[in-house]
Amino acid sequence: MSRKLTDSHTMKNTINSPYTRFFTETIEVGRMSPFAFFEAGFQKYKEERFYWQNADQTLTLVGIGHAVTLTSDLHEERYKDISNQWNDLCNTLIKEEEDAAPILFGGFSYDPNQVLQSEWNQFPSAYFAVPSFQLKIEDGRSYVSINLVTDKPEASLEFEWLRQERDRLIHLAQVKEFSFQYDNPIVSMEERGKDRYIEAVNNVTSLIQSGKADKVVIARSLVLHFEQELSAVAALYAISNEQQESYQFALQHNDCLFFGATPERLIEMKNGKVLSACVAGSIRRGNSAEEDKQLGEALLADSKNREEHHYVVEMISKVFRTHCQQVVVPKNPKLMKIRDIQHLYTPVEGKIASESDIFTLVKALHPTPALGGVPTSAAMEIIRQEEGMDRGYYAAPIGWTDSSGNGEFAVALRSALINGKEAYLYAGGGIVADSNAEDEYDETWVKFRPVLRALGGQLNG
Ligand SMILES: C=C(O[C@H]1C=CC=C(C(=O)O)[C@@H]1O)C(=O)O
Ligand SMILES: [Mg+2]
Repeated sequence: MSRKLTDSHTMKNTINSPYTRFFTETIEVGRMSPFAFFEAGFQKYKEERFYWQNADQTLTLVGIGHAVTLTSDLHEERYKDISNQWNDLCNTLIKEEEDAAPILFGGFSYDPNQVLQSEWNQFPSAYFAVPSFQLKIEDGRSYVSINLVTDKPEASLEFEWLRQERDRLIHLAQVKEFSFQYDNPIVSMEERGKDRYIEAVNNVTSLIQSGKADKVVIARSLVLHFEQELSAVAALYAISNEQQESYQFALQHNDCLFFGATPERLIEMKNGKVLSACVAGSIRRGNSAEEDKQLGEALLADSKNREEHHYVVEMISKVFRTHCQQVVVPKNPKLMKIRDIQHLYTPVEGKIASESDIFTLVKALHPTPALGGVPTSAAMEIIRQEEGMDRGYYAAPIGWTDSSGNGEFAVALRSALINGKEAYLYAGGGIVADSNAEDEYDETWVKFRPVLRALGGQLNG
């Protein structure tokens, strides 16, 4: 290891300084709760943590501390900007075969062209971090890596300190009893702009009927005020028990935590194989198995929901046909049943054809008509005008990539931003020509449920 730390001659150094080097070292550890590891970072790295678990629960990632952050304030070019910064950094990577690939985790804002004062003001249009301490649990085995980005010619001492710090965090996570009290009553709940939301849905329906767009997704938010400061790990732990079959994510930025459990994969890239999912069109779960089945069948047969879904399939298929080979798109949607809601679901797969990296595909796919609309640019303009809200990172890509080019991004739905004693929850729905504002309003309540319940809120209906 000491040899690695002083050998920089063969490196191509393009980040910040000509001497930048990116070191990584991995050890396998015994079983460890990812929440306990996340919480082990509370005292020293409270504002520098992330959490990710994929929907089939084969991969869990936790990041503590920042080896480096990559941000962008660009609009259209923010994907390329992050991709370039990451590639430059990876060109300085010094890694042994057995070390895990370092992870870059973060997200993009939904629409950098929407400029409003909001709870999202501190967030740049792209925010990513390489953690100093990276826990990766894959297929039941746990690995902890240290990542260090440095421009000092001699990094051995710093690395030795990181090893001691890693051991301290692992010890805390494995030995200290992991428990927390989640008794934090809600003082009040505000529905921000309920009337405005109903009006926006009515306006958008008229715009669609007059041919200005085919579909537009309109969202709204709820603000919860709590008696005490919210606990990040408690929120994370609660949401992970709410909606197990979804992606679970949490991204800390300064004193804010953005977290949620989303059913919607935007893109997965694994050794050249690319997967996406069209998830749009919704109905609630039934109170009995029989009713649930009837509701599912009604959803599959409903023309308004099939239309919402169809636009998403059309767009994602088109992007795949541009960037991939061997594209497979089933003819008809299936049902995706999650705790509170059933969705229409069509998986899409292919093999990456060009030199495209995951960021190229994220850019090409965001926003799909499950969060934006058709045509995209008209829908985005209507959203800016009608919604009157800053979506921040809600409904936008969140996820990771690694130094070998694999990665996965989900669409950050069923999510909330927490900051101090406040939580901001977001939910929306696809509006088409024959949408009904009251039904859409009810649909947003169903979509608020997982996060609302995780935070200890009352259910509505
Ligand atoms: C915009 C949201 O959901 C989208 C994803 C699935 C189903 C949707 C729908 O049926 O309207 C939405 O397009 C949200 O959860 O806030
Ligand atoms: Mg809908």
